[in-house]
Amino acid sequence: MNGFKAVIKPTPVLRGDIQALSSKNYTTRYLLIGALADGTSTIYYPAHSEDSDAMRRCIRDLGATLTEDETKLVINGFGAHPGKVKELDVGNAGAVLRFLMSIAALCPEEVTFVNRYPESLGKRPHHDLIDSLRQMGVEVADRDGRLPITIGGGKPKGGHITVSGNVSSQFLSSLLFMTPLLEEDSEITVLHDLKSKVIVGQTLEVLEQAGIRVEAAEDYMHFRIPGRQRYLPKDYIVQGDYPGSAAILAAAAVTSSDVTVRRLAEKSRQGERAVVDVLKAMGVPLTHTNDSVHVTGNGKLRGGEFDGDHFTDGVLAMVAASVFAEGTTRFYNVENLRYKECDRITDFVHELNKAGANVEERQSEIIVHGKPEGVKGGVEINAHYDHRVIMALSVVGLRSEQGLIINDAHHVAKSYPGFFRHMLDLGAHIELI
Ligand SMILES: O=C(O)C1=C[C@@H](OP(=O)(O)O)[C@@H](O)[C@H](O)C1
Ligand SMILES: C=C(OP(=O)(O)O)C(=O)O
Repeated sequence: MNGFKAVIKPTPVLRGDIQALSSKNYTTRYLLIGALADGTSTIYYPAHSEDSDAMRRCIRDLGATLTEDETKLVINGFGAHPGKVKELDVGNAGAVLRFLMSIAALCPEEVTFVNRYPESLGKRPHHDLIDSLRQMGVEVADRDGRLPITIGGGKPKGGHITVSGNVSSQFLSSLLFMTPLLEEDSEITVLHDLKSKVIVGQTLEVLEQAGIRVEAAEDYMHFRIPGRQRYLPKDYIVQGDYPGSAAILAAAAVTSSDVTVRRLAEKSRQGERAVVDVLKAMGVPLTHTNDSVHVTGNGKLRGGEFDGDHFTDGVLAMVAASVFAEGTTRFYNVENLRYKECDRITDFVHELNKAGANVEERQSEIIVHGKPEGVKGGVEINAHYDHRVIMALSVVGLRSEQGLIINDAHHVAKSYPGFFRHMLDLGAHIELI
C-alpha cells in the first residue's frame, strides 16, 4: 500500500452503524487448518489485510490452492505434506511466522523466513519456539532468535516437548497445529507463565472444528496430542473482529456518540470481547445485544484497574479511552506488549505523552492519569510500524485541541485496512495525505 499520513482533527460527535471487520486471528487459523487438510475447505468472510494476505501467500507457496470471490475462499490443502519452497515472506505478521515455523519443519527441504520488516517483526524474539523445535530434532539457523530464520534438515519427532509461554502464546499454538501430524504422540508442557492464554482457546476451538483431538489441562499448561491425525476439510465462518473494533468502540466512548458495531458475537472466544466489559466498567453507556454493540457515549469515563492480558490486542484502544477518564486507570500484567510490532509500552506511552496525555510506564503496566478536559495535540506521531498504535492515537486525536498527524498511518492495513474509511463513515474529521 502507498504510504500516507492521517491528519486527525478534533471531532466532538460520532454517529452511524458499521459492520465489524472479519477476525484476523480466526482467518489466519482457518487458512492454516484448511491448508493442513487433505481436500477442499471453504472459509466464509475471511479477513482481507496484510497479515491475512501473508498467510494466503505463504500457504500458496507451500502448495495449497486458493480461489476466492467476494464472500468466500475455497482452499485445497496440502495436508501433512507441504511442498518445496526456498523462502517464505510473512510480511510483518507475527502469528503467521510463528505458526508456519512449525509447519516448515514438515517441508522436504529447508525453508528460510526472510526479514522484510527489520524494524518491527525483525526485532521480535522467537527463541522459545526455536528451542522447542530443536528438542524435536529440527535444525534451525537463526540470528539470536530473530529473522531471518532457516528451518529444515531433520524431521520433527513427537514425544515430550516443553515450550515457554512467557513471551507469546503463539509458540504453543504453533506446536498444537503441527504435532497432530507427527508419527509419534506428543505431550507439551508449558513452562513459566502462559501469556495471552485466552487465545489458545481459539486454537483449540479451530482444531476441534477440523476434527483434531487434543487433551488440554484446564489451565492450558499441559497437553496430550495423539499423532497420526489428519485435518478434515470443512466449512468455516469467520466472525467479526474484536481487537480492531475495540478502537472504534473507544472512539465512540470518548465522543458524544450514537455508534453501532454489528457482527460482534456475544458468545465469542476472542479475549478482546472483554473490551465491552471494560468500557462498561468505565461507565460508558452501551448495550450488547443481537451481536451488535451500541454505544451512546457522552464523553464521560471513569478510571479503573484491568488485567490487560485477557484482552491483549485491545489494550491500546482501552488505554486511549482512559486518557480522557476521571482519575487513574491501571492496565497490569501487560509485559508481553513489549514484544509486539513495537514496544507497546515504552514506544506507545512516549507517543501518548507527546500528544499531551499523562501516562506512566512500569515493566508490566501502563498507568494513565486521565485528562477529561482533553489533550493538547498539535504534534506528529511516529506509528512505530504498529497498526494498534495508529488506531489508538487516532482515538486520542479526536479529543485533542489541535489535532494529531500520524505518520506512516498506512501500516494500519496490517489488520484493518478499512479503519479510516469506517471512522470517516462515522463522521470523524480525518484527512489522509
Ligand atoms: O495467536 C494469535 O493469533 C495471536 C496471539 C497474540 O499474541 P501473543 O500470544 O504473542 O500475545 C495476539 O497478540 C496476536 O495478535 C495474535
Ligand atoms: C500483535 C499482533 O499481531 P502479530 O503478533 O500476529 O504480529 C496484533 O495483531 O496486534
